Parts: sequence; structure tokens; C-alpha cells
Amino acid sequence: MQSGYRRVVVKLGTSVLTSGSKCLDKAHMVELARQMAAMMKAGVEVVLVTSGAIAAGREHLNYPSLPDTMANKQLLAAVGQSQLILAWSQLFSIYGLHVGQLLLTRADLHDRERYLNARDTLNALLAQGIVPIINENDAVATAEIKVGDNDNLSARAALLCDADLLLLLTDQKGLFDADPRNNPNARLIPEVQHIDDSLRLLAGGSVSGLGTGGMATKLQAADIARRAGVEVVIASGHHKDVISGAIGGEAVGTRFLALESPLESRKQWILAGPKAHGRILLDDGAVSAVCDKGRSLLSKGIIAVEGKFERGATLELCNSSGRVIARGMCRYGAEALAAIAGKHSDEIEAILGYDYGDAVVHRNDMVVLETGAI
Ligand SMILES: Nc1ncnc2c1ncn2[C@@H]1O[C@H](COP(=O)(O)OP(=O)(O)O)[C@@H](O)[C@H]1O
Ligand SMILES: N[C@@H](CCC(=O)OP(=O)(O)O)C(=O)O
Repeated sequence: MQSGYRRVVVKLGTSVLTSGSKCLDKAHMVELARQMAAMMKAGVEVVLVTSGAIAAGREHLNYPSLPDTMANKQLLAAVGQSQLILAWSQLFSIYGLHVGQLLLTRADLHDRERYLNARDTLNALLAQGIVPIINENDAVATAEIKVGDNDNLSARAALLCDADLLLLLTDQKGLFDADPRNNPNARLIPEVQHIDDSLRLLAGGSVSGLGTGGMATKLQAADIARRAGVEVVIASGHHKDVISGAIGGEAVGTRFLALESPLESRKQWILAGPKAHGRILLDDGAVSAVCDKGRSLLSKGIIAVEGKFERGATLELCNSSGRVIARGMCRYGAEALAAIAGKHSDEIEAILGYDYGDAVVHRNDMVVLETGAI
């Protein structure tokens, strides 16, 4: 196998694990475990992000008719996760491999110390040749602390463990120019160099009722990963030898090229770790200063402040039409920011009675997502 990849995150969607049915397809899971074990034998480190807990819970409890509440989903995940990890543990043991389970929520990624802790655990498992298996901790994660879908979770896992390839396996051959389920003429897009709004429009949600997020969340995941220098491939989990093919650089599915100058580690965390607690709308001058001139954000360029947040919170910075153009940590809380919005930096102290500096969001605390974003 020809591969420049050292460390790969493989994400398996519910659609792959169930092969479109209502139960785990163990015969296919063993084939996927075989492929991952072969890669590990060839010297590539593999981290598995697996969905399927809720599906496995339903199967194990013999498809109970439960009201569709959050508590019942958590019940299914609690039952199903143990079945899922048991299945993976048995399947990898066929190839002489141990597995280690990490159940994460956004809170684990939000807090920088917990983030680094999770990273240490991942590295320790990989150093011992143990397969780290990650899923969201659905049994305890409420909407507030959830990443929400395993595509986004796998991108964060790829950043966490400094992977060089993220392989998103699903029930389609890759990203098409329309959802192939509704459009028989849809064509596969073999390579993506830039992710922009026109591409986002092509990527729809999940219509099968099995997966969460569809192609839309896969595109979000691809965007996060490639900004951190991670290549991404979206491909079919049922394509023959798909894992070795993608790792070997073969043209399977849709390949997203990584950005040439990836973000440094702290900025990767700003991008993917904390949940945004608010939004600020910027005027055109501020958008151009932030996006094109590499400047910090000053209070003068703020048109509006949305949300309740404390000083130090991560915010979405939007242009005047509401499109997110950057993410950054704000040096002022929501109330203070609303009071100084549109005002000159010299006036901050007189208005607030204190001054944390001219830069409301400092350049070093900001990740710019677009250039020419007015
Ligand atoms: N442009 C597109 N190209 C391919 N698939 C798409 C597109 N837009 C929406 N989809 C849908 O995304 C689905 C895959 O996502 P999802 O159901 O969440 O699966 P998984 O469980 O693998 O995450 C496909 O079955 C397809 O219907
Ligand atoms: N954490 C959930 C899966 C969430 C999810 O994103 O599912 P999918 O879109 O099938 O990858 C579970 O284990 O059932």
C-alpha cells in the first residue's frame, strides 16, 4: 500500500453500520474491522468514530414503541452503546486488536484542559496499538452540550489527535451535485478545493431516517478538518476495500484538499472546541479589516450584538447580512459590548468605567473563515 498518511480517523455512519436496515450489520462490520486492522498492520494509526448506538439500542430492546422524547433517545443510546462497543471489541479481537472507548460531549472539547486530557488518552491508546473508538456520550448529552452529529464530532476528533486524513463513510459514493436519493441525474464530485455557499447549497440533510445531518454536516466536518490541514474523503462504506483505497490515495468518493497553511493548534481549538454563545454583526469596514487586512475587531465596526455571554466567550462574527465570516473569543461580556457597539475605542473607558483594550476580539483570538466576505 502506498500511503503518506500516518494517522487516520474513520467515521462510520449509522447508514453504513446497518446497511440501511433496522439492525447492526455484523457481517459488514467485521469486514470494516478487517480493513482497519490491515491498515494498522501496515503502520497507519486508526481512530474509529462510530455511530449506531441508538440503532443498536432499538434492536437490543426489540424495537420498543417509546414516545419520541429526549429521555427515551438517551435510554436507547445507553442500552445501545454497550452493545455497540461489545460488537466492536469482539470484531477487532478477531484481528488480535484491543479497543478503548471514549464517549465525548461538546463540554469535553469546550474546556481546554479537558480537550488536552482527551488528546492524551487518544495518544496513549494509539501508542499501545489499541484502537480508540469514539462516539458522542448521547446518554448524558443534552442539546446544550451536544456536538449533535458524528460528522462534526469526527472532525473534532481528527483535530484532537492531529490526524492527516478524515474518512467519512456513508451510504452514498460521496458528495453529489444534488441528493442522489431525489435526483437520478446527480453526479459525483470527485474533488473539492474550496467550500463555499454554492457547495453548501448542494449538500442536503438526511432523508433515510437513519442518519443525522446528511451531507450538510459532512461538509461542515470537511470544512473544519481541512482548515486544520487534514485531508477529507467522503465515500461509500460498502465500496470494496474503501478504507485501504482512500488511505492509499485512490480516487474513491469525494476528496477535499487540506488548506496549505493550516491553523495553529490554539486557533484550531477556537474553531472547533467551544460552542458559540452569541453573534455580532459587523459593518462592511470591519468585515474588510478582519477578513482581508488581518486586523483585530474594534468596537466601532459593530452594528449589533446578539445573545447572552460573559467576557471570554466564543462568538460568531457575521457580516451585515448575517453570514458567519469569523469566530473569536470576545474580551467584553454581552452587556458591555452592546454599550460600546459603534463607539470609538477612546470612548470605552468613559462608557463602561473600565477598558479591557481596544481590540474587542483580538486577532490572536480569532479564526477568519472567509476573505472578501462583504
Ligand atoms: N449532495 C448530496 N450528495 C450525496 N448525498 C446527499 C446529498 N445531499 C443529501 N444527501 C443525503 O445524505 C445522506 C447521508 O447522510 P446520513 O443519512 O446522515 O448518513 P450517515 O449515517 O452515513 O451519516 C444520503 O443518504 C443522502 O440522501
Ligand atoms: N451518536 C449517535 C449517532 C449520531 C450521528 O451523527 O449519526 P450518523 O449521521 O449516522 O453518523 C448514535 O450513536 O446513535
